[in-house]
Amino acid sequence: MIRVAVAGIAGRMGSRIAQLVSEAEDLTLVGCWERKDHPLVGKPLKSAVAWAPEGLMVSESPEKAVENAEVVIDFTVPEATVEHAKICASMGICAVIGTTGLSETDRKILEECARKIPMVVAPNMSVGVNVLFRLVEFAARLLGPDFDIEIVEAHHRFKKDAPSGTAIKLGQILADATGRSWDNSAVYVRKGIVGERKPEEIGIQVLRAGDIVGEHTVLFASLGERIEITHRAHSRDNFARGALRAARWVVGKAPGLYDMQNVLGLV
Ligand SMILES: NC(=O)C1=CN([C@@H]2O[C@H](COP(=O)(O)OP(=O)(O)OC[C@H]3O[C@@H](n4cnc5c(N)ncnc54)[C@H](OP(=O)(O)O)[C@@H]3O)[C@@H](O)[C@H]2O)C=CC1
Ligand SMILES: O=C(O)C1=N[C@H](C(=O)O)C[C@H](O)C1
Repeated sequence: MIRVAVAGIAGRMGSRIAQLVSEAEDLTLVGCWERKDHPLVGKPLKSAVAWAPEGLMVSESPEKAVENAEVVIDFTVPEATVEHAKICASMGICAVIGTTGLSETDRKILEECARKIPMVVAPNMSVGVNVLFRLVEFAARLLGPDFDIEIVEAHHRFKKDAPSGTAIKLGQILADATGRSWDNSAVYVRKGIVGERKPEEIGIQVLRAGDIVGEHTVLFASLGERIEITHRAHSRDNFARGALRAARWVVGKAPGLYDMQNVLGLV
């Protein structure tokens, strides 16, 4: 049995991941925690959800919640994730991180932590999106510079970061595949007399509405034709199952920073 602790247990992802962990035959949920002033802190997880293991309390202390774990799964917020990663590194516990909206500084801290422990960091843990990453790279190379590239993403009204981590990763992949710099080619806003589209632009557009789980489209358009490649998540279970797959994969690996492409054997 692989011993798992889950951060942000009350969150949309944290709660689903924890339930799937507690239902899996080869995984066991040994710890969970929430932010310090959360109403669930100090209560048995069973007081909130029927599937919870008997006796498991919701902690406010990540250090206590992870002390018996081999791997931590963290889908929370960037400022919490970097602190959790430091704790995992100091205690020698593997980490699976799905949090998006990470800054360059946050990434550097994660890289530093990953010198001590194996860590999977990925903005999207679904199999479909990870295949989408490869498909758009291939399409961009085949289509060449005559095709304009635009990315459109749509998510639920509660999402805090924009554009999504997945959309940014798509942009970085597309920029690399076409020999551009993502920082110089990304166009986040068009408003007013912005002039004609420049060939090097990669537009990235954001929709937020209702309960959309997560949708990403890459559009390649030239004069007279276009290709659109879309991924739509029907539920959060794709991401949660990916996180469990990453947790099983990362235990026993050498220290280092890995992503879902490594977990899924796509690289
Ligand atoms: N990689 C992937 O495949 C996916 C990534 N994500 C990403 O995962 C993250 C979480 O998404 P989602 O579950 O929808 O968001 P939620 O807001 O539903 O969940 C985040 C949880 O973390 C809690 N939290 C905040 N601070 C701390 C802390 N210091 N310690 C412990 N828990 C804390 C929040 O509590 P409170 O609300 O009280 O602040 C909340 O319960 C986002 O960055 C999202 O983009 C989402 C889906 C898939
Ligand atoms: O916040 C979400 O919900 C999601 N976030 C991830 C992202 O920012 O890419 C992945 C997924 O699309 C759902």
